[in-house]
Amino acid sequence: MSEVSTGHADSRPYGRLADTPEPAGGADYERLAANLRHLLDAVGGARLPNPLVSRVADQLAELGAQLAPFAVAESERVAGRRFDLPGRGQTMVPVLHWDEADAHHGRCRLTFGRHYLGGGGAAHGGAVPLVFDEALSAVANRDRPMARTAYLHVDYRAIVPIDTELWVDVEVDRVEGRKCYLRGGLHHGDVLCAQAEALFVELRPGQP
Ligand SMILES: CCCCC/C=C\C/C=C\C/C=C\C/C=C\CCCC(=O)SCCNC(=O)CCNC(=O)[C@H](O)C(C)(C)COP(=O)(O)OP(=O)(O)OC[C@H]1O[C@@H](n2cnc3c(N)ncnc32)[C@H](O)[C@@H]1OP(=O)(O)O
Repeated sequence: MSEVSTGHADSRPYGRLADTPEPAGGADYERLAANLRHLLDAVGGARLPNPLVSRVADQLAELGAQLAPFAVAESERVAGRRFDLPGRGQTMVPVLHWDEADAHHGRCRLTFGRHYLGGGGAAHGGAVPLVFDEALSAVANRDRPMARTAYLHVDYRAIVPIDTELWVDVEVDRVEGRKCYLRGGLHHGDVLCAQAEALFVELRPGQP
């Protein structure tokens, strides 16, 4: 069976949230997420022969049925809450490999696989704010009470190539009470592909 390497040397962007002695799902959860991402890229980039489509459709249905009995409440789920892993154990946002992260700024690398292809070799326009929301929220929430995105403005400056390593920089512009204003840039080498401005608002106690 082919599967992808998860080798990495990330600094830990989520600070003390990553300190979980025995994380749910165990050490293999990272492989589970990586292999699922690999599958999505393989499907997104392929033209499969019809008999293989039928076989894979059956296999995926079988796998889904095998996992369905393990559904839990949101507070118990594992995907997205593995702060000890790159990508948090979720598969919606590309994995952000953080090289620098604190409560004021961050810098990370990512690659949009073929799952994210929009057209013309470029990532889907909706995938870009997805990455900004993830990257900016990691900095906005670092060492601060939990905050939600109130707005996220994105300017597209150049196409965002898939299958190419990109980098994101994030910085906190200012904090005013519950409000944290941030800026971000998505870069391909020296080219600024997109830039973002966002406001994250700290949740009040008891706010869902
Ligand atoms: C819960 C998600 C966070 C999870 C974090 C977990 C761990 C953290 C660690 C790492 C994070 C890493 C990954 C997390 C992954 C993803 C998270 C992505 C974050 C999101 O993807 S999250 C979903 C999208 N997000 C929403 O679903 C928000 C819907 N919405 C609301 O929930 C409310 O709307 C809220 C709470 C935003 C504010 O509501 P509220 O009632 O608490 O406060 P209020 O309205 O009074 O605003 C207070 C002050 O902000 C100003 N203000 C508000 N909105 C503004 C706007 N749009 N423009 C300009 N100013 C604005 C007001 O003008 C006032 O300003 P002032 O105080 O000066 O008068």
